[in-house]
Amino acid sequence: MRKINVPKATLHRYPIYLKALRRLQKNGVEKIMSKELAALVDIEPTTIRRDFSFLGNLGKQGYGYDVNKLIEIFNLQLGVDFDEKIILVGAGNLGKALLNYNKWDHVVGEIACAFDIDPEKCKEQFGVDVYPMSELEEKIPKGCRIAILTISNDVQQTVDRLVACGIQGIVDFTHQHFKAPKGVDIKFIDVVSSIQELVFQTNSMDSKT
Ligand SMILES: NC(=O)c1ccc[n+]([C@@H]2O[C@H](COP(=O)([O-])OP(=O)(O)OC[C@H]3O[C@@H](n4cnc5c(N)ncnc54)[C@H](O)[C@@H]3O)[C@@H](O)[C@H]2O)c1
Repeated sequence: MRKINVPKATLHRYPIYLKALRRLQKNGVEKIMSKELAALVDIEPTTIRRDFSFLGNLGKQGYGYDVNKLIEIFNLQLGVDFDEKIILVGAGNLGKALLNYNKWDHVVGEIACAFDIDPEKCKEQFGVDVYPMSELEEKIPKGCRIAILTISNDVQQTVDRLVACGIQGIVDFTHQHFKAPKGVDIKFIDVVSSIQELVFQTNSMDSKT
């Protein structure tokens, strides 16, 4: 796999392109001009061309991009796996909302199954099997690397178990402090701090006017 050095802003746009490309592929579209893609994703064609230039030689200019080839390149070079098997731990209010939203058009894979300590939650929910926590080691899909954490108790203990099962990335909604070993990436999602940030920004804008 060729190692590429892609600017952060470009990396943030790749999932947007990918989503649009997957839709086009689903609809049988094989070629797309940057102008047409620009209209779909609301990003300037020049930005798209520059972003795609990091992906190597994509063919002659003016002929349009090969949709299948682009998707393949994203998959291979950026390590994006549409078949990523994700697990969710904690099928409560937040967890259920995410299970119901498990329609990511195979852009980043899908929640393959979920786990909970409450036996009442351990049944199929929104088409996803929810297993008891006691079956984590047995039921976790082979090669699963990413877990979404929406639990309310025993976070550290749960993280330790997940890491022991091979989890390398955690999307954490719990906003409880925990430690993870080096090499395990954590993405914290916190609505409260987002609101706080917005309040600070709005206040600082108010004080300037
Ligand atoms: N990040 C945010 O912006 C945000 C917003 C709201 C809630 N939260 C947090 O998200 C978490 C879930 O919130 P909720 O409203 O869905 O709570 P909830 O009580 O409805 O759901 C929690 C679920 O996790 C299960 N659970 C608890 N401990 C577990 C464990 N150790 N292993 C497996 N399952 C376990 C429970 O049985 C329950 O089904 C909480 O920690 C809450 O503080 C975060």
